[in-house]
Amino acid sequence: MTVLESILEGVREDLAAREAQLSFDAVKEQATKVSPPLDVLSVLRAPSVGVIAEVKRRSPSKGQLADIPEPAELAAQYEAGGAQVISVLTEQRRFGGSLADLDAVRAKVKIPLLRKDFIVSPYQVHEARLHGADMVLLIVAALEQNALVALLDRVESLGMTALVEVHTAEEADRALEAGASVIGVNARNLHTLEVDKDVFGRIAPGLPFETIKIAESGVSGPGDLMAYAGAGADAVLVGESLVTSGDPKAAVNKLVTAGSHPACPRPSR
Ligand SMILES: O=P(O)(O)OC[C@@H](O)[C@@H](O)c1c[nH]c2ccccc12
Repeated sequence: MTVLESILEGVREDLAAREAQLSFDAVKEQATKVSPPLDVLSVLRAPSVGVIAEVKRRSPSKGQLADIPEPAELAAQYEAGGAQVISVLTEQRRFGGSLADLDAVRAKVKIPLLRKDFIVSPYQVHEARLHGADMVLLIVAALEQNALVALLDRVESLGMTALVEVHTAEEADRALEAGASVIGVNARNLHTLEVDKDVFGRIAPGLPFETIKIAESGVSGPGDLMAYAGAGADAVLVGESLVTSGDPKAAVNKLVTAGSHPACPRPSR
């Protein structure tokens, strides 16, 4: 079993437990009552290279990264540092996140939120909306094509944006085929957990001009952001280097400053 498969197994078990507590119909109904999703696409289309800053306690590859007793405080630092979007990992077993983290962050910040999880069911999409997410991660490697298409349509039907994650050119084709308008290229292979920062530069040039391109993982500072920008990134998604920085506001701000510097290459949309 690959790492991804074993994560998905746990995700399905936890999902079944939540479904036993609150029915699909109830989640759907309650989600219609929260304030409407924010327009993530226009935020990501801004002329500078954006930063999606992640609330991440631990990971299967690195173990414990940071305790983060107050995820809302961390998110407020990210927002103050100029992040365009905040990513909240809600997967519990491997990443130490929760929907309570998403609630706390939503109550604190005004910028768009990404629910970062292993989404395998429409239930989780409505649940994301109920807990204030504007954007949802869909991982191509975790989904059959028909499930990917159905989940993407559902995300969009709720007015949210899907970040469709790929790791290979074949997965990128599947993402485009499914109709993704935002594609994230993850430098980390979710089957082996190995990071290869060159993956973005190999895949991004093959994506359509109008596709919003996000470089995920392995950003340790402005140099990495500039390199990803040079390869066509509209934004970078950063976790570890921010949560371990000791000063998340300053760490985000360094990236944001690099991303808005006139010398920073950016797609000419
Ligand atoms: O901590 P990093 O190397 O900055 O990476 C952040 C983010 O890309 C990573 O957390 C991530 C990318 N795709 C995922 C899918 C599931 C869980 C986590 C992820």
